[in-house]
Amino acid sequence: MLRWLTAGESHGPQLTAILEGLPAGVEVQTSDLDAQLARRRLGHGRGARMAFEQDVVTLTGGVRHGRTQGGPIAVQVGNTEWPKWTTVMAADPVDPELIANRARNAPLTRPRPGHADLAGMQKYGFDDARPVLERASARETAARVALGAIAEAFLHQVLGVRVVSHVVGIGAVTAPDGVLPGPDDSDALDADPVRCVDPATSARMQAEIDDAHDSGDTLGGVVEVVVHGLPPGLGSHVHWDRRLDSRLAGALMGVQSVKAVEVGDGLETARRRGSVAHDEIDVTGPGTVARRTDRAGGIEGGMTNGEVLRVRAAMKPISTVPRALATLDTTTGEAAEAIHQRSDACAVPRGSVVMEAMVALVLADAVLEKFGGDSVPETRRNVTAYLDGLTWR
Ligand SMILES: Cc1cc2nc3c(=O)[nH]c(=O)nc-3n(C[C@H](O)[C@H](O)[C@H](O)COP(=O)(O)O)c2cc1C
Ligand SMILES: C=C(O[C@@H]1CC(C(=O)O)=C[C@@H](OP(=O)(O)O)[C@H]1O)C(=O)O
Repeated sequence: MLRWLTAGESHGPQLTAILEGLPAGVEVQTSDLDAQLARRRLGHGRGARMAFEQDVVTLTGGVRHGRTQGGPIAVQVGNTEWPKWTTVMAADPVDPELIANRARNAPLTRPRPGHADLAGMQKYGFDDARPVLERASARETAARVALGAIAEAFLHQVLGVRVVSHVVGIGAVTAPDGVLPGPDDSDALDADPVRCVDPATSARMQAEIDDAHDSGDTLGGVVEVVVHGLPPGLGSHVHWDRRLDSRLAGALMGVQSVKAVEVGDGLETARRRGSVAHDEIDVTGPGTVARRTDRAGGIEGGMTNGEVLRVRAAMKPISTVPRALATLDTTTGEAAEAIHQRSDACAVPRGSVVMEAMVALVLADAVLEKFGGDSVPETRRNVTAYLDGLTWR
């Protein structure tokens, strides 16, 4: 079983992430994590912080000379913003005089509708939204992307799997249906400002973001993660929490701002008749079969079926809306405008890279559950034995 945890605040010194359960021998180095984190900073609509902050990655456990050792892998992602926050976010008590003189430390008492602020203040008994937003912030997704890079390396090295993501909707602008990125399209998608496969739609998406930004507004959208090279049989039909679709949905819903997840054609499938909703099977030769379509998105009965895996996640618009939303001031109980300093206008292209990481982590867990192995060669041998014995390939 693969386990992972993250810790750290948005304006703290660093994020810390641990990945436990990966076999020895996965080739991975700091530059692989740097590359994935750099992708998470891209995208039209990103906020000011994305442009000036750097992610400082250090592998502090579990990897030696470019290979995992079988023990827990520990990663630090340093926040270069930290020097400005050493007092506000100090772990140890600070001189009250020092805090009183710092505007940055003023309690945040005008909670943003749509963010975690008010519910978090109520739940934890805070009179300041700071401790809530520091941990709710999607800054934490940097840690997940760092771990996802390791999971993706494992998947590629044992199975040749490729995880690709693209943006299929921003606000009301949607990409044409059925245009899927191939296994080697990741670099081309990274080069597009909104990670859209279709250039004309990309231009419309960018214009939509500019329009929202100019009118003091924000946008959400839909991303799709596409995985090439998975064998049939990951996950299981036997219990709800072993179903791969359930595990993927949970992981994607666990990303800040995600409000819906679809597997394959998802909601559209529910509107179709059965005769045109499923993926018919053709016998293509002795012992070989092929699907006519991939409406199921590569999962049937909670298991991969050997087709391309497709999952979508819908992100709501950013809740730190410049044209500030109505709220209350929790110190006075009076009506007020929600806090707004800076934020992303649209984080969907960045979110797309985060969804890839979550999918890679869930799939790496499912691969280990199916094939086990304490070293990459052992996992590979188990994969080969399974594939060799597979009927109806
Ligand atoms: C990559 C990414 C970037 C985000 N950037 C911002 C941001 O700049 N400002 C903001 O208010 N929310 C941002 N969010 C969304 C908030 O983190 C999220 O809405 C908040 O934690 C409340 O969680 P919920 O939306 O899941 O209810 C971002 C989310 C993601 C995935
Ligand atoms: C820092 C990141 O994203 C942040 C996510 C976020 C939020 O509320 O989720 C709010 C913004 O932070 P700030 O309020 O400090 O500008 C984003 O920049 C990051 O992704 O690395």
